[in-house]
Amino acid sequence: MLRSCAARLRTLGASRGGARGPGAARRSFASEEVVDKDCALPNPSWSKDLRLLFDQFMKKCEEGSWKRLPSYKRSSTQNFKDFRTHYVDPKLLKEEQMSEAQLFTRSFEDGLGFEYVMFCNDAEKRVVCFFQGGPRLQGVPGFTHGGAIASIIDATVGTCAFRAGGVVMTANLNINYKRPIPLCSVVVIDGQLDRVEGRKFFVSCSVRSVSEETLYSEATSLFIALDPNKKLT
Ligand SMILES: CCCCCCCCCCCC(=O)SCCNC(=O)CCNC(=O)[C@H](O)C(C)(C)COP(=O)(O)OP(=O)(O)OC[C@H]1O[C@@H](n2cnc3c(N)ncnc32)[C@H](O)[C@@H]1OP(=O)(O)O
Repeated sequence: MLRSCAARLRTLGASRGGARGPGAARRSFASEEVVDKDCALPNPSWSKDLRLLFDQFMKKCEEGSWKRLPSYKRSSTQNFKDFRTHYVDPKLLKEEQMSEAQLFTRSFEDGLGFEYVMFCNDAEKRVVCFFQGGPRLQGVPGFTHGGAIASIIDATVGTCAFRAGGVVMTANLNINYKRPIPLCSVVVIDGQLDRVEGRKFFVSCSVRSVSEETLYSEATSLFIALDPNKKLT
């Protein structure tokens, strides 16, 4: 699996031409023009497994029960802008650094870090994430770093909470790591909103192999919907 992953990255190097895939959004960012492409679409680094899962769920989207969630290096949604103006103390912001700010799980070059796509089913209060961890996410040799697994779990269960509760932040994330995830393999993270108590959103998830035979990790989490009358810092 590692060899094919490295091979894909070699071809990727040859093909990297900044192709503007579908869903590309043009924006000027700190004087240079940055093309924010939708990263939740296939690129040459995606393995056969990841493409198969993507195709399977795109068919479910056509049936209407599931929806693919686009994903960008930088979020320009109104939610995000409101968050910044409302919750981020301008004194803490160093504008020149902020222009470099990117979503952590989207800050690696194609194929090297987090390759993933999320689909949501709001009726079932579920978010499913298909994740392929690249060679820059190595922990112990040949396996994916526990912190990288925690990050993609946080993003998946956080998106589940976000879909139900709007602007949320992680208050608690508990992960049981049952089996190590081979580097560059594809896993399925299945997030489920379990219950809501006021501003508290309880979300759990499993991380399984594509065949569903191996349970890699299980997690529970608590997200809090932010109180607009409370400062964060
Ligand atoms: C389009 C793009 C999509 C994008 C989708 C984006 C998905 C986001 C995914 C990434 C999210 C992150 O990584 S966020 C980054 C990591 N997280 C953080 O940095 C958060 C740091 N913590 C905080 O800022 C704060 O603790 C908050 C905001 C979480 C909560 O503060 P608060 O709003 O003042 O709430 P507070 O009154 O303290 O607590 C409210 C209730 O929750 C309970 N509570 C609070 N913390 C805990 C806790 N750890 N464990 C148990 N219970 C807790 C309290 O007891 C209380 O219960 P009761 O008395 O009401 O019963």
